[in-house]
Amino acid sequence: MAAQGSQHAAAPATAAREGLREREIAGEQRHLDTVYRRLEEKLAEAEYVLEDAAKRVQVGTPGALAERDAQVFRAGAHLHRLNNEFEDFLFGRIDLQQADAPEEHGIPSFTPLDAADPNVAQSLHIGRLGVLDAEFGPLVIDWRAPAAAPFYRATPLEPGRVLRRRVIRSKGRKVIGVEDDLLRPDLAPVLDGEELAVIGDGALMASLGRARSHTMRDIVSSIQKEQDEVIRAPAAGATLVTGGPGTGKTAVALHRAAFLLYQDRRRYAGGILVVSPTPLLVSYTEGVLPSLGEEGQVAIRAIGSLVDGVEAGRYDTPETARIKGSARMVQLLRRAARAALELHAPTELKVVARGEVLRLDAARLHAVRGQVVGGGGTPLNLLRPRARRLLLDALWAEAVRDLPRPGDHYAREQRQEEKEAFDEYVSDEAPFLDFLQAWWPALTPRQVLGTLKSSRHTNRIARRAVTGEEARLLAASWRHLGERGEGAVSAHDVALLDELQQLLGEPARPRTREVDAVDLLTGLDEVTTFADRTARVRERGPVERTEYAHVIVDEAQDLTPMQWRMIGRRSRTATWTIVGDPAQSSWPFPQEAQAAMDEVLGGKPRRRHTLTVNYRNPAEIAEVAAKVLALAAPGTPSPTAVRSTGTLPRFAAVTATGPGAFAAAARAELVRLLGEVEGTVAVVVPMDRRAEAAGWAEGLGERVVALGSLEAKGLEYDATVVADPTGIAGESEGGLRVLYVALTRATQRLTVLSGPDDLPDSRGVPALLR
Ligand SMILES: Nc1ncnc2c1ncn2[C@@H]1O[C@H](COP(=O)(O)OP(=O)(O)OP(=O)(O)O)[C@@H](O)[C@H]1O
Repeated sequence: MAAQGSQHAAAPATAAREGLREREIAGEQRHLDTVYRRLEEKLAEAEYVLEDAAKRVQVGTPGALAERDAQVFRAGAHLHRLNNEFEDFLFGRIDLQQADAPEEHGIPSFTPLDAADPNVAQSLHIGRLGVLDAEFGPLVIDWRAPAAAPFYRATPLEPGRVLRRRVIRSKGRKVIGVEDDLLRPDLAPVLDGEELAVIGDGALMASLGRARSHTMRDIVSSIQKEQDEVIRAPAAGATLVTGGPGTGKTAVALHRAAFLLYQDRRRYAGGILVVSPTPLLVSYTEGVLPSLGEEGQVAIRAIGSLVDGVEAGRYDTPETARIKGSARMVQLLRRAARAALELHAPTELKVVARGEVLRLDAARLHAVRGQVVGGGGTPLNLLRPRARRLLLDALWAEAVRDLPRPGDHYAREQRQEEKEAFDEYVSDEAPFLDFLQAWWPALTPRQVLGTLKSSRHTNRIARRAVTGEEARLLAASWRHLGERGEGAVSAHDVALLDELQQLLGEPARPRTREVDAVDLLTGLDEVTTFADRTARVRERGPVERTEYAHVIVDEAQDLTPMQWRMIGRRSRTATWTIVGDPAQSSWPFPQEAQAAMDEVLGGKPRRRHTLTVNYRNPAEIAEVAAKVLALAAPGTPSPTAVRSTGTLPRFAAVTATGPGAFAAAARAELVRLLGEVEGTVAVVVPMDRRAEAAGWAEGLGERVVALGSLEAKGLEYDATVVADPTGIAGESEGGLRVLYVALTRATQRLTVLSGPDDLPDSRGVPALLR
């Protein structure tokens, strides 16, 4: 009876709440309608302007007419995006208390919170873009505007002026729900004398529980305070953000790009580079910025696609990767570039001039080559004009070897004139031109890399830069390259190609007078021949070297020193946002990478942030991952999981050995998980088992993917199967940290599938996770 009575008493309260919810939704619907009406008005206005302008083409300057066209175009694009792309264009509202409302005064009746209430100074609606009404009052405030910051920053402990924060959910033009947080519970609102519960479950939990697809969603309606502080941090210097898996580092980095564009569009338009570790992460994240209304101004590039015209398509073994990533490669490449010049160089120069045969032998040529390079530092391809001039000098010295030195001023002038005539004659002679071409060829980075495929050659030039064994490993990784270095390269090779580009330089652009790079310093330059200029046109390849105004590095813990140098070359005047998690690093020498980063950042002021809450993994999964974290990076705190699902990770062991042993178990697990979750499922394996795993996933549809451990970086799935954890942990020096990455990809379900090598106990829990 008591239970019945309480149910009975609860009914009117529930009904009242439902009534209130509907009323609030209707209120928000009215506002959204107003917003769309206003947008349509703007569009109509713009169209009118266009028609009008078309009718009276003589009126107005061409510039003004173009501006009108642009206005129409912008308004049209705006409405199109609102209708088609922004599912919840208007997503938030804050109700702010009067700035001077006395604390103890309280608010007598603010139900519902209402702009007409004298205590509510302002109700602000927040959306993906700003919209003004006819009087220039804000109908919607852009989420990036300073006025929107309290939406993200206010907490019950520090509410500021915010009384209530509301998340509005809509589909197309229809409001479908509102979820409120009351920031001042002490001012508990009342409805007809009844206490009003907070409406909804909270937008954050709703979005975290949602099934995942293969593209990342923006988090604009539920950015948390510590994340907002990063997004809105000042642009100057470098903003360094660390945080464990799932703390929103990637999401925050992308929202920061949108924020910077909003804040200073002129400075950042076209000039923000986001560097991502893998092409998979690029395609996973590239939809986020368009959903924030930003398209085209931000370049999101995988680290292996940073050099134009080159796309990394191979993986290096961990041992080779750690050599290629090391700063020691700079020395090796410098020598490789010099050696490539000499590789097929002729050893004698012979020309006929002034009626005699003039020769430069190998020793003389060697000396001239040393003279050309001088103190080093100048890119080799730019030294060709200097090589020509010094060769001509050497030939002239041969030509006048037996003549007495000119005694007086007149004789010296005459000798000088003869020399000029000699230079002009010789430098247009085919034997000389052919020799120069062969002796100082314009090299491409690919060509130089190609020379290193010979382990004898690599070993010969390596000296102390790398050991004999390292030289052998390097050469083996390039064995497949063609004579001119053509063929597939790895992401680590791309950084080496970029370094070589720096060492070689661009062959100079053709022009009437070509400047000697060294002589620039002395104020001298010289005239080139036609043959030389046309040769340069042929040699030049397509090269991009863009500078960016802001560089955002995602998963920065994985960058090698050589990759830092590559990014540094694109960001000499840039400001930085660098996000990463040392505990997830697959690079084995963090100090070396830190030093490389320090060199790139120079003296720029740095501000540091730490993100502490894991929004991806439920507590049950985070707990298993924390066991590996304790081994991988002892002492590193685990981020706090924000939710729990009540479902523990599953452990299963495969006892059979040999090829195919995992197949049945893995496939069965994938099928089971597909039935349990609505979204994506991934199986993560050691890198050398990728082909095998692709077979397990075959035919299971688009929701399933098979990934090597390094490919899983930054991605997330509703459910994951981590197969052969010991295999992942043992595949490289940073293997435990890679396993930590693999274990932290799931938003709902995790299965660990162990083999006999993982030493599973009777419950199937592998030794590493006990
Ligand atoms: N404030 C938020 N509101 C809603 N979802 C969030 C929020 N912050 C993060 N998330 C979600 O949590 C997940 C993890 O975010 P993200 O991938 O940016 O984390 P990360 O720190 O880069 O992780 P990792 O280090 O593992 O790559 C994503 O699905 C993201 O959308």
